[in-house]
Amino acid sequence: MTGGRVRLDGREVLSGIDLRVEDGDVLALTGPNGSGKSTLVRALLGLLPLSGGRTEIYGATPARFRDWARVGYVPQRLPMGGGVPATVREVVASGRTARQSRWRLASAADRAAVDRALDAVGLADRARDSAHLLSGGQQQRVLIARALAGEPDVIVMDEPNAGVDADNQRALARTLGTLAAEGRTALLVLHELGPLEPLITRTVRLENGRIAAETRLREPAPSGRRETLEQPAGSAA
Ligand SMILES: Nc1ncnc2c1ncn2[C@@H]1O[C@H](COP(=O)(O)OP(=O)(O)OP(=O)(O)O)[C@@H](O)[C@H]1O
Repeated sequence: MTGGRVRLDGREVLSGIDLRVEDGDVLALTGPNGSGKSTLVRALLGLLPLSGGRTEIYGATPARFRDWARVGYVPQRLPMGGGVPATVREVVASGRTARQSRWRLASAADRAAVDRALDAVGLADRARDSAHLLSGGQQQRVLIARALAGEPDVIVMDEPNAGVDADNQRALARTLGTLAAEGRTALLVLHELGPLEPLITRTVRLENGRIAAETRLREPAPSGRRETLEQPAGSAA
């Protein structure tokens, strides 16, 4: 994002935002309540329009970006619930749809990715339960698993540890550690770094809708995987 600016209800909520998330970064967006963290994440993903400046995802504006399978987003609050009750497994499996060709049945690779995602958040034993009957913290883990199931290159999480107990915070840290070691990228809104601290490569602190501080804590993990990410679409055999 370059010179990013967002107005909501006539009020400037973000202004002058210059932020580049590098491949392999595990970037923590911090700052007080109301400083604009969720707004920034949503604007970076094109879920909110900019009133000024410019933002791109892998080189395309959000409106032109097509490769959404590369991006996993875990929102702060649940859009889940209502409608037809779905099992935990069904919700997590819906995270594969951007990777599946239309009308194709789930493959063994799809099922394995869903199993890995359920394991990663410690919900393998709840796979057949109705998602809407789980606690808020468990539903948050279902949404994290849904994003992981798509095996995205970048995962974006808005306060993934809110309402999640210490054991599950450590489990998330292990999962993110694996993703980071593979050279994947993470953008996390965090109130405190907690058990994720050893993984964080950069912190960016927002105050009153502006970047107040940026700190590089460590370099991203070296990875051969990142080179494959740069291949133009369709170049793979
Ligand atoms: N739809 C909206 N219309 C008007 N103002 C909004 C809207 N959504 C958010 N805001 C305001 O924008 C500011 C930034 O909100 P945002 O939710 O991005 O902050 P945050 O840093 O994520 O806060 P928190 O840590 O509490 O989630 C707040 O002052 C908020 O009241």
